[in-house]
Formats: sequence, C-alpha cells, structure tokens
Amino acid sequence: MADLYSLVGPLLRKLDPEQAHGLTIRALKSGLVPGRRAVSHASLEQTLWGLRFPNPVGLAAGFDKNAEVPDAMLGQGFGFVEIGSVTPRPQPGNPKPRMFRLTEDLAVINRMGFNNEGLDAVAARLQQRPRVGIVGANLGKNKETEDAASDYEKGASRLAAYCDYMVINVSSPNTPGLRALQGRDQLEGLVGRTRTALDLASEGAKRPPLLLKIAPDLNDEDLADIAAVSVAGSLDGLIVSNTTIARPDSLQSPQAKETGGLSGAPLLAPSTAVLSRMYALTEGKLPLVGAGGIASAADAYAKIKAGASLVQVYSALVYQGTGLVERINKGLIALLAADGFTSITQAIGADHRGKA
Ligand SMILES: Cc1cc2nc3c(=O)[nH]c(=O)nc-3n(C[C@H](O)[C@H](O)[C@H](O)COP(=O)(O)O)c2cc1C
Repeated sequence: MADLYSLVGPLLRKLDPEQAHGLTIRALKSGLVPGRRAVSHASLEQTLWGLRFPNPVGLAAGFDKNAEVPDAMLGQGFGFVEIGSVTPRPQPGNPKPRMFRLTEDLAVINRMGFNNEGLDAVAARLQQRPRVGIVGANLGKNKETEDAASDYEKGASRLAAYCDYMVINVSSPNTPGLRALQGRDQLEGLVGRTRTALDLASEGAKRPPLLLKIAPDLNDEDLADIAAVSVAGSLDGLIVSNTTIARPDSLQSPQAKETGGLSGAPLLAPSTAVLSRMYALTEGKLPLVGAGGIASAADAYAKIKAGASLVQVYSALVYQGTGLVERINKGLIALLAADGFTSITQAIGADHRGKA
C-alpha cells in the first residue's frame, strides 16, 4: 500500500509550517490518520527506570505541546512520546511566523517561545487518557516568571500522577534567560526543588524519573557541571539535545538567517558529539536520550553507540512523516544483528569501548 504520507506530505509542505502542523494535529485528533503497527523485536526492548520500552524511538517535545495526541502518536509506532513543553499558565508564545522549514538543509528553525495551553489543560487531558504506553511530560517556565524553579515545582506537582517520566527543559533558546539555568549553582537549586516537589506529589505512589534536557551549545565546563549534578543523584537521566543557536556555514536555505533554534540534519553531528562527551563524563551511570538530527536508522544507531539508551525525533518527521519510525526500528534490528548484538543494551556506548 502506498504510504499515505507520500501523498499528503508534499501538500503539507506547501503550507506554512505551523499551519501544516496544526492540520496534522487535527487529523491525528480526529482519528483520520491510520495507525501503524509498531515494529516488535526482542533486540529493541529495554527496561529503564522500571519502564518497559517496546522500542527506543520516541517523539521529541514540541510536537504535542498540549498533550492532544499522545495516544495517536504512540499508535504511529513510537516507543514513547514526550508532551510539552508546558508552562504553569497558558501563554501565546512569540509572534508568527515563528517556525521555518530549511528544505535545502533538511532542517527547521523555530522560535515558538513555549506557546501552550498551560498545566490545567494538559493535566486534564493526561488524566483522561488510558495509561497504556509511555508518555513523558516536558516542563518549561512562563516568560515572565522570575523564580524559575517555582514554575518547575508547579509542573512537577501538577503532572506527577499523569506521566511516566518528567523532563526539566532549560535548553530552549526562545525564552530569555532560560539557558542560564544550566549553570551549576542555578541548576543545583532548580533540580533540587523540582525533585522535592516531585517526591511530595508522588508520596505513596511511583515517582516518575526526572530528566534534564540540555542544549547542544554548552562548553566543556558546563557539561562537566551538569554531569556532576546528574551523578550526584538528583537526576535520573539526560536528554541531549535541544535545538542549537549555531548556524553552520553549510546551511543553504534562505531561511537560515531566521532567529531561533536550529534542528534537523545540521544538528546531528554536534548533538551527537555532546551526547558522547556526556556519556564519558557520567561514565555511563545514567540513561541518556539522544535527540538532534536523526533521520535514519544509521543516525539513531550512531547516537546509541555514542551513549544513548533511547532516541527522539522531530524535524525529520516534517520531511518523512511517521513512516520514519518503522524505518528506524527495522534498520536498527539489522544494524544490531550485523554487529553481533542481541540487544540494544549491548550497543549503548559501544564507541567508548572500542570496536565490539
Ligand atoms: C517546532 C519545534 C518546537 C519545539 N518545541 C520544543 C519544546 O517545547 N520543548 C523542548 O524541550 N524541545 C522542543 N523542540 C526541540 C525538539 O524536542 C528536539 O530536541 C530538537 O528539535 C532536535 O531534534 P530533531 O533534530 O529531531 O528535531 C522543538 C523543536 C521544534 C522543531
């Protein structure tokens, strides 16, 4: 059967990217998009933080900011889905246009600025869904909030009962001052307070693991600080990475000069380098989630060998649709087998151990 996306994709790409995204969410919500059978294979399965991941390919934050379609996206074959970023209060985000396709570069630039419906709306949706499949909640802060940690505390308290893992996002380039929270002193306070809020909210119940999502633009000192905070025990994992504020010389598209975070193909190499460095700094002690520029099984496998236990995609969906998920998973089965691995677990960080 012809892939539906081979017909619809070219039409969607004629539209303004944010409009195309809105239509896609509406179609997914209405049940118009046929599901895709998830690739199932023993070598792809993993249990992390007590959660069983059927495959390592997740949907990155920012696609389903308001938790409108987590189950529809799980139904597209993802092993897990991350909703958000969600801020305590609803906020409109930056003026449009604020999302740009860099078609020649297979990339995207966005400066959305955490447009979202806020914690109440998101909590209500998550509360109603069946608890089947792994859904993480990615937390942000409102633009005007001065005590940033208080916003993450609110997010943790409000969503603890309705998600399988939680992410502190301090790496979006589109909220003024946000990325400064990645510095050691700020981070310790922020992570400590969020963790306490999460512990209190989960009393008597299972506490969702707490992850931190970092930028790809950090220097080695920043990375060493983050690694130290992580292994000190306050964090259960790291997501590497968010979009970059860098503009590689290789970019061809006229939109490359737009302000915002760059994602997609040009982010693959730099984000994988930061991931690899983080794996070395944390000595493989906590699970890392690799995001940035994944558009094939080979890209995903490169992240896994660099140290990722799981991967996430967003930008490549704009160019390939959700058929990408099946292609990555099927390709991973073959790549693992070709290297003699019977489980993805054996491949994680393989680059750091020399050739397997
Ligand atoms: C339009 C758009 C919106 C995004 N919004 C968020 C967000 O709200 N929170 C977040 O943590 N990351 C957000 N991201 C970053 C992605 O989750 C991901 O980290 C990044 O795009 C790199 O992956 P990719 O190259 O596969 O897109 C967004 C990305 C895009 C393209």
